[in-house]
Amino acid sequence: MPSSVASSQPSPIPDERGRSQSISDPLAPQLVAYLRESMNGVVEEDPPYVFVVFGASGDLAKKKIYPTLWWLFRDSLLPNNVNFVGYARSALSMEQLKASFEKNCKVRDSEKDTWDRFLRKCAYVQGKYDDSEGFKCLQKLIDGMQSAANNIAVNRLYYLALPPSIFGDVTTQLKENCMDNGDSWTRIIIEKPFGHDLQSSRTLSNHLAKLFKEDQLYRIDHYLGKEMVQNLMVLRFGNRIFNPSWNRDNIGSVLITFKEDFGTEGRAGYFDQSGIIRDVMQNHLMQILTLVAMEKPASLNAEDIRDEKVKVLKAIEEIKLDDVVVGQYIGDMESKDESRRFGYKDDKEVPSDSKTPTYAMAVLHIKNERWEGVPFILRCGKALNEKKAEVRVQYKSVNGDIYPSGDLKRTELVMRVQPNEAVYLKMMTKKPGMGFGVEETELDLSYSSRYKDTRLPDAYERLFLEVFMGSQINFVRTDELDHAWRIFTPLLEKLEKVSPTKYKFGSRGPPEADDLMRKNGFVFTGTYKWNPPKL
Ligand SMILES: NC(=O)C1=CN([C@@H]2O[C@H](COP(=O)(O)OP(=O)(O)OC[C@H]3O[C@@H](n4cnc5c(N)ncnc54)[C@H](OP(=O)(O)O)[C@@H]3O)[C@@H](O)[C@H]2O)C=CC1
Ligand SMILES: O=C1O[C@H](COP(=O)(O)O)[C@@H](O)[C@H](O)[C@H]1O
Repeated sequence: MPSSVASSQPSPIPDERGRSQSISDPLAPQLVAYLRESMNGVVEEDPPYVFVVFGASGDLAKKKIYPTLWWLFRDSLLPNNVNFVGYARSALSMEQLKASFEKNCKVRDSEKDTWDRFLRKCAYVQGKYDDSEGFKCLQKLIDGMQSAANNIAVNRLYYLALPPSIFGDVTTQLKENCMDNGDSWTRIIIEKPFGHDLQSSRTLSNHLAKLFKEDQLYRIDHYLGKEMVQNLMVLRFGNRIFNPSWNRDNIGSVLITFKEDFGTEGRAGYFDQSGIIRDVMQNHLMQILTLVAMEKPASLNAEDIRDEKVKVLKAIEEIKLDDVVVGQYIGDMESKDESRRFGYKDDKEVPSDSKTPTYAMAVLHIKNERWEGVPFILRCGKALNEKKAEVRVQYKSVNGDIYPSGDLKRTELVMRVQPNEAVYLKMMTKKPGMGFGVEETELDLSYSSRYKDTRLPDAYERLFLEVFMGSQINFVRTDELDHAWRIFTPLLEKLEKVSPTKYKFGSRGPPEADDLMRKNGFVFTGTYKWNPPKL
């Protein structure tokens, strides 16, 4: 395989029509032409930025990273003088790279000119991850951008869309070859998984800490970029009505749910090494938990918020096996849908004796003054009956009930993260009419009707912008990560010997999970009826 741009396989960069051109010397005339082209519309004082995607040939890059960059560029949300560089080992022309992500960018006919402008700002460097040659070439390319920008130093965003096994090599090479010289900044964006357990996470964190300052590291948990997750703090701290009752005196349990109605198809190789707890619970659901449970931060400053999140994590005990139900899906042979007849272990990438959970429920206990005794039930699973993510805060029963026994149901505040973003409060009202009876109803804030004309940005769009702006609020700090692994690692070790309960594709998961919720005081009556308004 060709190793770097300096090798016999030169680096392709686009010509003025977006077609690939090959150069062996990054300061060749083609490079100058490319840079001149990418400067189109840029004024002299605009500081230059470069967004480098490591792993540009991969799945994440084509499905998420390039489309996100395109949408931000299209909507004029990025700095004027920005360039995008893909970096990977594969010998790709710009044309081939473009072909890999174009479909996911969903470019409309009316956006053709902007799309061409975007492509002219894209370049590709072919290079190895563990060898300096490709990184030196990247540095020369960035030097060229600096020259083209009247010598204003280039701000650098390096996105590692790579398997974690390569993080170490790439960050070492970046530190040695591709850092700013102090006149601009360098930010490193890392995708989960951040380690496999407490030990490996600490090894990675120590490695990164030797190379970079904490404020240069942006660990992405894309759930933090979702509209409704962002809304959690506003709901809690922006409404006097909620916070006074947000405690053990009033709340019976908190249920945080992630459900997908499809299996691990296409990703079973990766998934079998991690399982649903590492894939979703230890990161996405824990991040939501900390936002639901933390105290009000001193300010909206990233460190104040993350300090409060860490305080909650410190108060959470290691999870006990008795507080957990794990499941693994099997095919539903009666289903008319062929894909649902396919169980987890039917995938040829999954060993026949795999104990990897595709479903998990865990009950977490926060030992602090606000939450002691309130179970936080986290549940996540693949191949279930529906796709949804939500936070359900169930209040305790009313004290001194004066209504006929069983008529009053528990109040629930539900924050629907996705799909169909909504916040609704399930509550009791007088049954309208002549009678005196009560019935369950809701205060309903459905975004699709209340915010009809508002486009909710994709989580990655928001998070990328925050990296450009240097905001760490929605990124994971080392100590948050460390505590999340401390809480889960002993459990994960014990689970290696536990056979998960089988559940059918398309079901609600193992029935034992409902038993565990009941044991922890969650009350489901099945009596609530929602009559959605006709839009
Ligand atoms: N603005 C909006 O969009 C609104 C939408 N709605 C919709 O109305 C519907 C009903 O509302 P919802 O709040 O879910 O009320 P429900 O009381 O019907 O459901 C409450 C919870 O109980 C779970 N559950 C279902 N069966 C059992 C069981 N046997 N044992 C224990 N738990 C069980 C549900 O699904 P599971 O455990 O499978 O997750 C859900 O988490 C929902 O689809 C909701 O999205 C309601 C109000 C406003
Ligand atoms: O991180 C992950 O998240 C996705 C779900 O993300 P969403 O934004 O589509 O809800 C999940 O499918 C995947 O297994 C996991 O790695």
